[in-house]
Amino acid sequence: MKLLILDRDGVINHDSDAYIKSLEEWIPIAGSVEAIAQLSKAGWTVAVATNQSGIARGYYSLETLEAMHARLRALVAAQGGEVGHIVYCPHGPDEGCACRKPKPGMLRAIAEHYQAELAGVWFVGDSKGDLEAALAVGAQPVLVKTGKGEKTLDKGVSQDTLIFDDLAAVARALI
Ligand SMILES: O=P(O)(O)OC[C@@H](O)[C@H]1O[C@@H](OP(=O)(O)O)[C@@H](O)[C@@H](O)[C@@H]1O
Ligand SMILES: [Mg+2]
Ligand SMILES: [Zn+2]
Repeated sequence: MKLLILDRDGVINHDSDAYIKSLEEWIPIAGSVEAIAQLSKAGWTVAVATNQSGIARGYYSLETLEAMHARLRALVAAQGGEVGHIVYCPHGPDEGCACRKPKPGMLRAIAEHYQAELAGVWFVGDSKGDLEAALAVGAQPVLVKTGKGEKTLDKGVSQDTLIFDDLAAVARALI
């Protein structure tokens, strides 16, 4: 199967150092909804793996998080596409969970969901932890320059990282 995994904040929607704490703060990056719709219509399964420590920190509720994801699904559906499995880590950095990136637990959960292999699967992120999670399971690290991507790039990334301006550019490369 043609599986593509996306990070959420900084890739699909704008990120904030103050976290994305409400549906109103969840604002798609220009071209990202269209990119997901085009990819899914071209036969790609587009899954999402996102750290959401704001839950553990008490910044927003699971209901609010689910409302953001319902909004994403509705926007993509309105363009004739669909969003696949969304996995999130609600834990804080000190909880030692297996799912928080840079650990690859969410990527493995997505692979399990689809009974798919992760080797070479593109995982598109904006943070170092996204790229490390990909490398940990033999997936292809892909960095976009949106969100924290420019800062991540400035700090240096592994030589096999693919780099794109944004998710729309990733979609153009795959379709
Ligand atoms: O990029 P993804 O994984 O979709 O989501 C990242 C968010 O959960 C938040 O992750 C936080 O990191 P800490 O969880 O506090 O280390 C900060 O980077 C926030 O700016 C960011 O909004
Ligand atoms: Mg991110
Ligand atoms: Zn977790």
